[in-house]
Amino acid sequence: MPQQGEEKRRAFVTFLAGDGDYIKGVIGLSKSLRLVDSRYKLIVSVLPDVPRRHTDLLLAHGCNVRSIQPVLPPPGVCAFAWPRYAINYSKLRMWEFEDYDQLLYLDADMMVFENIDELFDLSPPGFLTAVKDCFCDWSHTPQFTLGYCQQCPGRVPWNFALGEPPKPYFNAGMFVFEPSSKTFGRMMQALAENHPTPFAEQDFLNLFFQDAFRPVPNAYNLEMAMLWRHPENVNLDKTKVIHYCAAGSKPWAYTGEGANMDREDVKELVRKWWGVYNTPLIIFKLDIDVKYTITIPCTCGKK
Ligand SMILES: O=c1ccn([C@@H]2O[C@H](COP(=O)(O)OP(=O)(O)O[C@H]3O[C@H](CO)[C@H](O)[C@H](O)[C@H]3O)[C@@H](O)[C@H]2O)c(=O)[nH]1
Ligand SMILES: O[C@H]1[C@H](O)[C@@H](O)[C@H](O)[C@@H](O)[C@H]1O
Repeated sequence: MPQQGEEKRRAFVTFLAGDGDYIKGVIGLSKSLRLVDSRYKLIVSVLPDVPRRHTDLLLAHGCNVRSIQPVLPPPGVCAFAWPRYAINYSKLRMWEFEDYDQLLYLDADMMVFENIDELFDLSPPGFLTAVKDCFCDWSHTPQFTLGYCQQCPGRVPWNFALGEPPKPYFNAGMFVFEPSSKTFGRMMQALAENHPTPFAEQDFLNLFFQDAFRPVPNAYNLEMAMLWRHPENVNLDKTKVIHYCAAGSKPWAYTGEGANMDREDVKELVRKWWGVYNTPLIIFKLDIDVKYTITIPCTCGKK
């Protein structure tokens, strides 16, 4: 904990697994944070299956790379919405980064279009700060059958015959939290008593922090599907972070195929992502003080 008057040690953090294209997501994200003049650096937590050529690339882009060991899913029958979610429990390792007081996690399929440094201050101690999810695609839940979504609780009222309404639930693509080995230890204990569920570590985190979730506006994590699920809750001009999570919308794999992918607003957001990704940035900042000059012999034959 920082002493009174001391600055909090803060950073952005993301997560990278495997040798696939998510590396492009991380590079895009890191450039976007620099282009909006973020004050804090980006840590990339990498699993052992990330190849060396990818970690070298991240270092060259000025990222701070940290190796982490996987956290395995809890025992039980796999019930994940997508098999790839099994590795996402490893995100919990970031609670062990105790050399920071506060971290702001962002998925690699997110891009920051406006400075969000203020989120650190908007997150009170002891809370996890995030954006409310949208339930409209969750075909496995009673709220889906009912048509109930926390993004528009007035549209279809909750049916109490189904029990208590669902607790506020956040999307785990973006959240601010306080690392703590003690909390990590408690998480591992709770995880051992948990079982695999459709949204993997996201469901787990929602359970673990159910009494400590602090919601912030959708502008800090606009899930792509909000464009057609809840257009009344979207103001793209004021949106700071886009989450390319709808099926078919990952910019590096975008083909325009699939439901809603031919929308003009989707195409524009994908274009914006590529614009940032392709921005040439000076990637090395030498922090040594150069006090001497070197004479390089001329080899071109001219005097
Ligand atoms: O092969 C992979 C798969 C995932 N990731 C990392 O894990 C993150 C989450 O994976 P997805 O982007 O595939 O997840 P979605 O956006 O579809 O899913 C949402 O649900 C997930 C449930 O596990 C997580 O909570 C995730 O943070 C949340 O945004 C990625 O952004 C990336 O940072 C990789 O590095 N490599
Ligand atoms: O919670 C889920 C999950 O994060 C999915 O990956 C995303 O595509 C859905 O829109 C969201 O509701």
